[in-house]
Amino acid sequence: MSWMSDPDEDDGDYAEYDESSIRVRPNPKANKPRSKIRPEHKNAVSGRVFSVDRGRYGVWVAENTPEERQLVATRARELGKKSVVTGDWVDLVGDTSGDEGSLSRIVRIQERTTLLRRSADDTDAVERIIVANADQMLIVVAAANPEPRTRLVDRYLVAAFDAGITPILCITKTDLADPAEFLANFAGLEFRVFQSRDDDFPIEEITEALQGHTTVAVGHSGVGKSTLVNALVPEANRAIGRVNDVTGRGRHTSSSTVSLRIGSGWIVDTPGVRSFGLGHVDPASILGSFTDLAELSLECPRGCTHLPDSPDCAIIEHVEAGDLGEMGVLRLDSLQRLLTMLAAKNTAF
Ligand SMILES: Nc1nc2c(ncn2[C@@H]2O[C@H](COP(=O)(O)OP(=O)(O)OP(=O)(O)O)[C@@H](O)[C@H]2O)c(=O)[nH]1
Ligand SMILES: [Zn+2]
Repeated sequence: MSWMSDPDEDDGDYAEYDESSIRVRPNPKANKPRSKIRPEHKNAVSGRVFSVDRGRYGVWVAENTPEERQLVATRARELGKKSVVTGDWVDLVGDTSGDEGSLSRIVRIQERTTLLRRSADDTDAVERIIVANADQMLIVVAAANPEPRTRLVDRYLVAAFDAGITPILCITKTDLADPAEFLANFAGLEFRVFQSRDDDFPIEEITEALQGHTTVAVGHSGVGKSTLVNALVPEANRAIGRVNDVTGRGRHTSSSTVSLRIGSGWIVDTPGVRSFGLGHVDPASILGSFTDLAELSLECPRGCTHLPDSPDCAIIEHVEAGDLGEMGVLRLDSLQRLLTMLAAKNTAF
């Protein structure tokens, strides 16, 4: 778990300690009973962070109720170094009215269901969490200009499977090329595929697929992700404008990650994020996403990699015997491609 060493993210510091080790924790502050802190914040309200802009957080509270409102918040000192990211559920105190000019404080980050990390790269040596609590990933890839690359989509898939996030694919610019050949690479994966062209966006279908979910949109620069997100959420500027008004700091730059509301769902746009960290990925989490194959792997020899050269691999034997039909062949192929990619030394992209 490489993020445990991230100085900007200390949620996991004690995650692997058991009860007995808690007693000998060296940090006396960490031993303070929670009850001493809690009463102070018993009136805290909970909300979801939708924007992060230089120390100011935009938070939606009481979503889909008559009390629904947007708050502007800062972080309370007691959060220490914990980073608050888009998608986080947080508890807030202070002025939580949401009135013009009001400011609240984030005192707690609720437990995250999923995390998506960005790889360390030239501009930032540390792997950081960029989105919390997403349950879907909308992978946007163009049919042409730029040319679609299977390997890039595979990397997104691995990041999604590892985080327990369901991938869906949108192939854009289908007016420029027929995506059938490219899509055949993913025939073994059970994910939804939308086709889009700028004179015919599948707005209704995608909107429907986003309802009730937090969906992180990813894609290489130039694939038409912004065009698509703007078509899905035409009022996007209004939704994120409020925080800017209050901070007086102008618009979000194109590099900030922001959540846009779309009915009962959220779409998290990640402009400027080109890579997701794969350094920590356990191959077992990839196999686990192929439930039918994972079941067969129980018969595999210990330490089986399930790659083409694995002796006595039960998955390979069943698939070769035709037990899973034509689809089984495609699925094994996809699984092996992802595992091979993961086994390669350089896992950044
Ligand atoms: N032919 C065609 N062009 C499109 C389509 N969708 C977007 N484009 C064009 O592709 C270019 C890139 O679109 P953007 O929406 O800016 O792409 P992006 O993925 O957000 O790229 P970045 O802003 O660099 O992150 C623009 O010139 C769009 O007009 C499409 O369906 N068909
Ligand atoms: Zn095997």
